[in-house]
Amino acid sequence: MGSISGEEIAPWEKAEGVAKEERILVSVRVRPLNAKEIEKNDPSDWECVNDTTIIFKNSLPERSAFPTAYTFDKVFGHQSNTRHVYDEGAMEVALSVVNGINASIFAYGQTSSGKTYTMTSITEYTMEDIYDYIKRHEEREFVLKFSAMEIYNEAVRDLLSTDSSPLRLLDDPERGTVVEKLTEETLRDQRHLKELLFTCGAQRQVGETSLNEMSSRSHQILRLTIESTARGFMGKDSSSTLLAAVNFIDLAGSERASQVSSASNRLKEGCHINRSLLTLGTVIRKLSKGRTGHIPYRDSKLTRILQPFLGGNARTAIICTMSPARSHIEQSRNTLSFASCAKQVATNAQVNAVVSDKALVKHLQRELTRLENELRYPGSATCTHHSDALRDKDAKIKKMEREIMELMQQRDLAQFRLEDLLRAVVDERASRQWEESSHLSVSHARSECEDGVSIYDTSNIAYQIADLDSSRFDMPEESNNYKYNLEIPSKMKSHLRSISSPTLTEQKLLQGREEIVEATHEDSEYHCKEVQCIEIHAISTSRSDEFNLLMSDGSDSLLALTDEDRLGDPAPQSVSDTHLKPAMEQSIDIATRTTDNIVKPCPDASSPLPSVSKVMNSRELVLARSRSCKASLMNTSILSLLENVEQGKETPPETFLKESPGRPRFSAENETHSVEGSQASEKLTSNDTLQNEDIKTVPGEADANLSTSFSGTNEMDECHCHKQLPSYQVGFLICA
Ligand SMILES: Nc1ncnc2c1ncn2[C@@H]1O[C@H](COP(=O)(O)OP(=O)(O)OP(=O)(O)O)[C@@H](O)[C@H]1O
Repeated sequence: MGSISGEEIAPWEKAEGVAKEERILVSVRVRPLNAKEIEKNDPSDWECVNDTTIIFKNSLPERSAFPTAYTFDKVFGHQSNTRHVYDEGAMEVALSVVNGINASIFAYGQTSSGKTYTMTSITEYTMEDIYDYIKRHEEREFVLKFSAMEIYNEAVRDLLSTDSSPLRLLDDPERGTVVEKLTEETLRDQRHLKELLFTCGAQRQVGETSLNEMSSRSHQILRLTIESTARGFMGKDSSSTLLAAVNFIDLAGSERASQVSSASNRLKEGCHINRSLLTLGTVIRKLSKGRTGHIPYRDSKLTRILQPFLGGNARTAIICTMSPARSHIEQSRNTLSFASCAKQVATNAQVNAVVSDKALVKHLQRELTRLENELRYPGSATCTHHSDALRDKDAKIKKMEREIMELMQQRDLAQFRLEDLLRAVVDERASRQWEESSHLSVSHARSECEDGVSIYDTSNIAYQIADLDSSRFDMPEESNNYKYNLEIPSKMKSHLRSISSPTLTEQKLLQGREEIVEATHEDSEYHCKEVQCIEIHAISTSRSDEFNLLMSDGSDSLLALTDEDRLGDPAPQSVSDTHLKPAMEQSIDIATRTTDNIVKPCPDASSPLPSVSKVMNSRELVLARSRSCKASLMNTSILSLLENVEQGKETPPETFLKESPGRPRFSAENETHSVEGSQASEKLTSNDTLQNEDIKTVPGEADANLSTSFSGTNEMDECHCHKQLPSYQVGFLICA
C-alpha cells in the first residue's frame, strides 16, 4: 500500500498557479505469457534488462531493421506486480490531484496485453491513497465526485447510468469540452466509490475476441474530481478552493481489426477503435514535436474529451502494456513506438485554484463599487494617479524645452563670439594697414621735422582718456617726448560707448590702439601734446583774419614758438596781451591757440617745438575741423577739399572723413558709428555744459574762427567738440 508523500502545496503556489513543465511519465509493462501462448510455444522475445530498458532478445535476421532496445521511465517485466507498477509508474502523477493538479493515467496496448488488468488495480490503489490522504488532512475539507463513460464506436456513453443513449459533447468556454448529462456522483466514502467502479465494469462493453474472451471493446474513462478547501478559511473572503481531476483511461486494444475475430461486429468496432487510437497517436506524435501547428484533438471523441489532459494542464502517465510473445511482435513494436513518442510530450500542469463563490461575489462587489466611484468622482484615486502621471510628463517636457532653449542660446552666443572674433581679425588687419599707412605719413613728416618742421608722429600719440576734472592740462614729466592727451570726460566716454554701441570689435580696436600707443610711448622720441580746451575770452576778428591770412599764406617759413607758447599755458589770455605781439607772431599764436583747442602741444623745454603753423604752412598736415566738431590733421590729399571749404563750398563732414586717406580703414559699420557717434555727441553737448572752471570755453569764440573759415558750422557744435569726440574718432583725427 503506497502512501502519499506530497505535502499540501504552499499558499503562494496556489494563488499564483505556478506552472511546472514536465514530460509524460511513460512506462512499459510486459505481462507473462498466457496459457494460450504457452500452449502454442510462442516464445517470449522481450526482456526487461533493468528498470528502464527493455530489449528484443531474438536475433532473427528479418528483425534486424528494428531497434532491439527501448528505454522508458520505467519498464516492468512479467514478474512485476501491479502495485509496483502503480508505485513507480502512476502514483506520483495520480495523487497530484489532491494538490489541485489535473492528472491522467493511460493504459495503452493491444488486446489481452493487460490494460484492464493493470488500470483496474491502479484505479483502486489511487482511490485508496486518496482516501488515506484525506484522512491525514483533516484541516481541509474534500469533496470527491466520480463520473465514468465509455466511447464505443465513437459514441459516448454514461457508465453510471442505465441509459445507454449516447451523450453529446459540448464546448464550454471555461471548462473546455464537456459531456452533456454525464452522471457525476459525489462520493460519500470509499465504499461508495467501489460500488460505482463495480457498476462501471458491469456497464462496459465487452466482447469475445480471438485473443481475449473478455475483451474490452471500448475506451473507458473514469474521472475522479477532488475539490478541497482549508477548513480554517472556509466562508472567508480569502478562502480558495483547489479543484482538480484525475482520469483513469483504459483504452481499447490497439491491434488491427484483422488481428481480431473476423466477426462483423468486431470488425466495425476495430475500425472505430483504430480511428480514436490513430488520432490519439497523431496527437501524441505532434505534441512530441512541440505545440506548433494544428493538433487534431477534435478528430476523435477520445482526444476531444481528453484534450485538456494531453500535453496541457495535467500531469500524465502512460502505461503501455504488451505481450512478450513472439507472435505479437508487430503489435508490441507499435506499442513501443507509441510509447517512445509519448515520452517526448511535455505537459504544463499548474495548480487550479478556484475562488469560492462567496469570495468571488465579494470580489465582484468591491470591483463594482470601485468602478462606480470612478464614474461618480473623476478625481478618484485612479484618475488622480493618471493626472499625476500626466503632470509629471508635462514637467519633464517643459524641462526639456528649457534645456533646448538654453542650448540654443549657447549656440547663438558661440556663433556671436565667433563672428566677433572674425570681425576682430579683419579689423586688426585694417588697423595694421592703417598703422603702416600712418608710419608712412610719419616718415614723411619726420623728414619734414628734420627740416625743422614739427610733425606729430601718430605712432607716438598717446590717448589718455581721463576726466577733465582731473586732467587740467597735465604736462608730461617725460622729457623729449610729446604726449597727446585727449582728455575726454568720463561721462562723455560712457556716453560715447553707449551711443556708438561699440561692438567687441571696436572695443578691441580701441584697446589695441591704446596698447600700441603705450608701447610706442616708451620709445617715443617726440614730445607729447595735450588736447585741451583753451579758454578764449573774446572773439577776435583780427585773429580770424590773421588765421585766414596764415592759412592762405603759402610760405614755409618756420615760426618757432616760445616754450611758453609751446607749453600752451592753459591760463586765459587777454586780448591785450595778444596785441602786444608782432602781427605774425600773433597770427601764429592765434592759430596755435585756436588749434590747441583741439590739439595742444606740450613740448619738452629741451626739445624743439613742433610748430602748428608749420603744419599749416607746409600744407602737408592741416588742422581741420568738421561740422560735427571733428578736429583733423589732414594731409595734402584732402587739402583741396579744405580749400573748397575755404572758398565757401560746402563739403559734408562725412566726406572729409571718408576721403581722408590717413584714416583707418574701418568698416562701413564703424563709419556709421562714427557719424552717429558724432551726431549723438552733438546732442549730448547741448546738454552737457562744462563743469571745469579752469577750462573756460566760450561757445563760438575760437572755434568760430574755424567754423567761419572751414565749414561754417554753428557755434554750439563747435564749442564742445573736443569733449564729445568718440575716442576712436579722435584717433582718426589725430592720426590723420
Ligand atoms: N500482468 C499480468 N499478470 C497476470 N495476468 C495478466 C496480466 N496482464 C493481463 N493478464 C491477464 O490477461 C488477460 C487479459 O488481460 P486484459 O483483459 O487486462 O487485457 P486487455 O488489454 O484489457 O485486453 P482488451 O483490450 O481486450 O480488453 C486477463 O485474463 C488478465 O488476467
